[in-house]
Amino acid sequence: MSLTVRAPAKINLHLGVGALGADGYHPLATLYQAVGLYDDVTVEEQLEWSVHLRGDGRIDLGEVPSGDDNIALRAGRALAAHHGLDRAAKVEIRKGIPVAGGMAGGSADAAATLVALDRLWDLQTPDDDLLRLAAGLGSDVPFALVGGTALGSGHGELVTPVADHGSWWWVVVEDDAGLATPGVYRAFDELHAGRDVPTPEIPSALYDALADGDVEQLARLLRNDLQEPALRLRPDLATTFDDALAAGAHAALLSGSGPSVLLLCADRDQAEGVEAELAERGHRRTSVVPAPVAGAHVVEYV
Ligand SMILES: C[C@](O)(CO)[C@H](O)COP(=O)(O)OP(=O)(O)OC[C@H]1O[C@@H](n2ccc(N)nc2=O)[C@H](O)[C@@H]1O
Ligand SMILES: Nc1ncnc2c1ncn2[C@@H]1O[C@H](COP(=O)(O)OP(=O)(O)OP(=O)(O)O)[C@@H](O)[C@H]1O
Repeated sequence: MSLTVRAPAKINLHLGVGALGADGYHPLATLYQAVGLYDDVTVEEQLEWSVHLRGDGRIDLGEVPSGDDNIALRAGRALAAHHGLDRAAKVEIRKGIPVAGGMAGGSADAAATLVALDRLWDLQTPDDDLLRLAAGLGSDVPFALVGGTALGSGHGELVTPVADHGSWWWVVVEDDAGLATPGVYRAFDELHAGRDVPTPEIPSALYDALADGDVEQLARLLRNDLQEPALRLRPDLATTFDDALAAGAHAALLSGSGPSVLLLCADRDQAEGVEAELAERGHRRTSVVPAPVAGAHVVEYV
């Protein structure tokens, strides 16, 4: 018997970052939104743990570990240990989310594996336990379980759903190279050395823009405190921002720790037009995606 769970990529509509804490993490105030790029994780009971990666030709799988370091395997083992089970599974990951792109692809795989094994083994793990296991795997993993649009606090792992009545369309511009998240947070620290870093907060107007589905207002309010440090590491990304605005997008925003860039559009037609314009300017690794979409959910049980 095998079971497949689909989990979405995330973006951060607002990523407010506070000063580095003694625990090595930065306090965050972030608004997550799940977007329509997905990884599918299929699990099947086996005697030994193993992970198998599949791409669609579009995604570069080069950086993804195929052994015990893979976050999906760590998730599977954590769930088994939580229930005191001596069971194992083969975990197959079909990647649609860019690797090290700032869209939490690994986190999606971890969330999908938790849900898939919970259902395959009929463990009926309470949601609070799944969320706690998810938080132990990575700051972005709990949101991949929940999906939709949500406030993230703590170091991003405390997730509260937020009213979002918009039907949003984004163009995702992928990059050929990845950016490692810890390096971008370090660049943030260097940029703010010797300065006071205010406690991060979500502006109340952003909740209104989401509740009203107001694209122009949302475009004005998008903000990512990791954008400047990421651009210090990758100054060439400025061209993507210039091209995005020239192509007619409402706004351009770095996705999480980058290097993917997100272009907010009024509707699907505009997003496809912007994508075509970008192709003319040499940006060929792009996708048009809707948001918000569901968190990790079962798509097949055979
Ligand atoms: C950039 C974001 O994607 C925005 O949602 C996240 O903050 C990163 O989440 P993630 O990749 O799940 O991060 P984790 O695996 O928890 O942490 C990786 C590393 O990122 C840094 N990190 C992460 C989260 C946070 N609030 N402060 C940090 O400084 C730490 O150096 C940590 O060792
Ligand atoms: N299942 C996995 N998929 C992708 N990367 C993985 C996985 N397991 C471990 N990794 C490691 O984690 C690194 C970051 O992966 P990921 O694709 O989640 O980056 P990201 O989208 O930038 O993350 P985030 O936005 O959460 O910071 C990869 O470079 C890889 O070494």
